[in-house]
Amino acid sequence: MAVYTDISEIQLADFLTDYGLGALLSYKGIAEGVENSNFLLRTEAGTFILTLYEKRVNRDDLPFFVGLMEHLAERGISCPLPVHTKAGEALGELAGRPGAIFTFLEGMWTRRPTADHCRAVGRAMAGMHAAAGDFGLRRENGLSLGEWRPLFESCGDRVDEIEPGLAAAIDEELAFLEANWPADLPDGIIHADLFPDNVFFLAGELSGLIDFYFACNDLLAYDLAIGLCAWCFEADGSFNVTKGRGLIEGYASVRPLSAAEVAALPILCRGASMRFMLTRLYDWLNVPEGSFVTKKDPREYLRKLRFHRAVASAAEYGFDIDRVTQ
Ligand SMILES: Nc1ncnc2c1ncn2[C@@H]1O[C@H](COP(=O)(O)OP(=O)(O)OP(=O)(O)O)[C@@H](O)[C@H]1O
Ligand SMILES: N[C@@H](CCO)C(=O)O
Repeated sequence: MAVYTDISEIQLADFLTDYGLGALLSYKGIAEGVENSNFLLRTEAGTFILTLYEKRVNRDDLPFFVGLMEHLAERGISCPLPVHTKAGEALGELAGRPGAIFTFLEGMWTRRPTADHCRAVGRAMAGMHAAAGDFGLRRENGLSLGEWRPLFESCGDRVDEIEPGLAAAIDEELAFLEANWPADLPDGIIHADLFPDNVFFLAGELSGLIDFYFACNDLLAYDLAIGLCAWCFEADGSFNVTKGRGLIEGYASVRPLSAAEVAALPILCRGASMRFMLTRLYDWLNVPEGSFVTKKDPREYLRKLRFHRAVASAAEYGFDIDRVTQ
């Protein structure tokens, strides 16, 4: 459930007078998502999303996120477009929280990704990377290699409650990642959380990308690694090479990879698995029982990490290297 901040009809109607969206017809909280409060609004001008930014989103980052969505939408990437107030502002304040109104994207996320979905996501991810290439702002990745060990340490001495020996295994894997993380790969703005619940499909076609609140400057191929982790495993934990091929070849059909990026995919996937395992682990140990937030299982990413550790070469992800490199 993601409505942390309650708003009254009077507050909302008052907020809307700053916009040229006509009168408020109805609104309701949206249960999905965990980070921010989202509301579906109907006004005389149509349907919109109101997002109120909660504590984990740094106010100083909001111009980056909102500006990026605007930049991408202007370049033909289907993503929510911030609606400006009559005074030209994309960011406002409601109920003591920073907030913004966005255009509504039609479509739904898919609970059962197929190889075709993966190919479409690969193409859209590469299109996003290309379109963001000339965006003027930068944002460092707050969850990159250097942040993983402090995050692990902040989990304290309860890590082995998840699985005996887990703390030692994480410590050893972090040492490997710290010693071997690639430095000289192409970088740019990445989505950094392009999971199935952040990609909408309509009538079988990809209709848009949402939730840019982890977007940052980092290695472009790291986004692809996050995608391989999030889209290409089956419920039983096995990696689906047909989906892997779809995602990577879809990506490379828009932005071919360098040989160095291909070679780095296994370690980038290990890093991506570590990042999502650690944030889930932290939440698992720290979010109180009975809170509205649905905790995600860190062990899913422990299993994915183990898979990637056993990968000897990127070819095991199922694609033809000659088809994806320039
Ligand atoms: N522009 C939009 N158009 C249509 N629906 C949207 C839009 N933005 C958000 N939503 C809806 O709100 C839900 C939550 O949005 P979002 O994923 O951005 O929230 P979040 O709290 O930041 O989530 P997360 O937990 O993934 O970080 C989405 O699953 C979707 O149903
Ligand atoms: N996509 C993340 C959560 C929200 O960013 C996860 O599945 O752990």
